[in-house]
Amino acid sequence: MPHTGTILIIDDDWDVLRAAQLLLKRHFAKVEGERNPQQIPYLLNNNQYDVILLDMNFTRDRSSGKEGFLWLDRILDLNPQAVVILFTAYGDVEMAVRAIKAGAADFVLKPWENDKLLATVRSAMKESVPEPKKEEPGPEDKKDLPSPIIGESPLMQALLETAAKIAGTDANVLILGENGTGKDLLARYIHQLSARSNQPFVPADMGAIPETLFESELFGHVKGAFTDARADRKGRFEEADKGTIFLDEISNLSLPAQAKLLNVLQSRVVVPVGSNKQRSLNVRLICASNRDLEKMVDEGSFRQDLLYRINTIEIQLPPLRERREDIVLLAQHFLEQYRDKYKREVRRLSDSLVSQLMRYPWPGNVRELQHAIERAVILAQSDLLQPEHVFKKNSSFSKDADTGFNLEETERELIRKALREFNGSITEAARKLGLSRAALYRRIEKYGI
Ligand SMILES: Nc1ncnc2c1ncn2[C@@H]1O[C@H](COP(=O)(O)OP(=O)(O)OP(=O)(O)O)[C@@H](O)[C@H]1O
Repeated sequence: MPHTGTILIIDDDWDVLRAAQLLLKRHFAKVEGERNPQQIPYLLNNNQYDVILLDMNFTRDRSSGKEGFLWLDRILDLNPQAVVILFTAYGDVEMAVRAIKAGAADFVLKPWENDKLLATVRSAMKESVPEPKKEEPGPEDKKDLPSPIIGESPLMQALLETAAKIAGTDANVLILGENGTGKDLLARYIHQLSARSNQPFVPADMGAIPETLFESELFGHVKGAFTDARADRKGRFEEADKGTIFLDEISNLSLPAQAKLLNVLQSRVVVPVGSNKQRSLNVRLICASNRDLEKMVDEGSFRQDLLYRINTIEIQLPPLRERREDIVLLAQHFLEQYRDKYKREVRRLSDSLVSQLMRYPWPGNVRELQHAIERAVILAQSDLLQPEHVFKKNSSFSKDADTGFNLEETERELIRKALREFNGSITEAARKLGLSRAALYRRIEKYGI
């Protein structure tokens, strides 16, 4: 009989997460693991889980279970029907009972017995929605959902924390960063974490809208307003009513368009082209730019008052070359994504590929890496991804090119970090780094770690 049931496990202990995933994957259709509880709102907004397994004690707060309670509350706020099983340390039964009163379905003591964990999940699963609904969305319907934001570098972790903090406020957000750094993804993430997440997220690329259509695209028009206006049409601001509007490449707006936008943001009303009726606005504004807007203000090509209006919160997305710790993680993430999409056997990045990925400066940032791995997965014949799959033979990047980065130092640091993170476990550290155990041992010896 095919397995059914979708499970999410949230535990910041890598070993616990892996062990639970391994066990449950053998019995249920889909088992996802997440170490960072901050991702809970995002995950819940984008997925349906029959059962959620939640750790009570995250690192920051080892023993009181306070953080666990907070996250339990948060989950039940987001989905009052959620079926949550708590993981709690042996001896914490009282706390677990308290958690059940607070809305958890059940609890499991750590370390668990496999049979007990399975039985608890199975019985909770029955309480969850047992009838499969015919009209349930298939995988096709979900394909446009934004992907999770990958990044464990301190820079990205700090940034995601800020994003989570400000998501709930209605403050205007300006996201700055080079092309392909993930500005669009971050804007969607903030929307997903906000109270507006069930309302529309409406992107509008200011670089793609011709000057003549700017007003009608953003603020709408009424029938007959101009030759082609055969019917009333809502603008993007109105489409985003109660939700979020995302103005991408805001630096592309001409000065007259900037003045019109500022006027709308100040008055919080739009007047469709050809109409004299004002429509009031309830939108959260997120803007993005790959250019230095302060500099444009100095040069006179961007209005200072508009900048002040849109940058209540400013988030700078660092280029990939400044968060090298994320490169291999991202590469592995894309490898898995495209391996599933193209049904390939490829599973691992070769040692030499990891070295080259780390050395390359990635001027096109995450998008360039994503496309490179997609192409490589299509090309790969075995389970190992090699440099020649990723880097074109005649590309200007060659093995010996001086990229200005000290590869050995970077590699040594990464290995140290991974070993620290997994308390010296070679198997886990090697997996995280995309290396075989033997390759990791060789490097440990080489660097005298
Ligand atoms: N941290 C990340 N984790 C996973 N995927 C990412 C991450 N950052 C970016 N991506 C992916 O990389 C691609 C480019 O990201 P995105 O479109 O958000 O960048 P952008 O900064 O808006 O680019 P542009 O300035 O060119 O519009 C997308 O497919 C996105 O899903």
